[in-house]
Amino acid sequence: MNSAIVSITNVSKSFGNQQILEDVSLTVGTGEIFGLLGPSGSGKTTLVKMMMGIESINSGNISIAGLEIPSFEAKKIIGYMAQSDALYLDLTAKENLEFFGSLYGLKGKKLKERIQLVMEMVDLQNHLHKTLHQYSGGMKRRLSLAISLLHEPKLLILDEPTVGIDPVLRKSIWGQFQTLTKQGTTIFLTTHVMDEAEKCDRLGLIQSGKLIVNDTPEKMKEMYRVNTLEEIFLAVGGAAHDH
Ligand SMILES: Nc1ncnc2c1ncn2[C@@H]1O[C@H](COP(=O)(O)OP(=O)(O)OP(=O)(O)O)[C@@H](O)[C@H]1O
Repeated sequence: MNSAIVSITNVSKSFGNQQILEDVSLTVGTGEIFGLLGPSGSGKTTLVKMMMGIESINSGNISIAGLEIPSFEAKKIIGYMAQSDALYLDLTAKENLEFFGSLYGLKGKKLKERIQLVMEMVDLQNHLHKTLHQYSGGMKRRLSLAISLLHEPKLLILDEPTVGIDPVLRKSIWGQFQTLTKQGTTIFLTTHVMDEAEKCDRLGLIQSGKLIVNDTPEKMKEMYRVNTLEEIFLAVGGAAHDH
């Protein structure tokens, strides 16, 4: 593995008396695509929110690019796409991009170029001037992804990134992910989509609050003596659904 950009060490989290995550440790190397799997409600989003500094950590620690979370500096190098879109529906796509770009200090020619590029990546370049009321669910999802890429983040954290995106476009977005990682971007994502999980360099599987496996898709299948990741997922008690 290349040098670790994400280090999660002995992290635990409870809400009230409900323990969600227990002693989770993992590292993600620079340029890797790491996929976090686990049944619905197993704590994937909670872990992602802790990485973003949005949710507090009860014990243990998380560092990103050597910065201990929560860290304002770390946020500058992270592109984050939450599970639900945080977009301004009354504005056009361009206005949304300009707003979020300005939060990252992008302006002028650079901002214009980045907007063009990220909208091409998600195949929305011809829908820049529409207000988001005219966008479908999948288009909003793609715009959220474009926004997360605007400031050329070193680490992309994506919570179920391709929900609502059709298979053709999903394939093209995965092509873009692979290009980004070749350029040194690291991707940490959560997914319930098994063909997506197959494409990750490494997978972590959470069950009952614990990270029970952390390995390549191939090694995971060998370990469980199965042919598909779906079989593993079903064995640990989650339904592999595609929303
Ligand atoms: N702010 C909160 N207060 C109390 N409980 C919470 C809070 N946020 C999450 N939970 C609980 O923590 C558990 C883990 O939720 P989380 O959203 O992390 O799961 P998940 O693995 O991402 O699920 P899914 O695959 O359905 O998105 C759930 O039982 C959820 O109800």
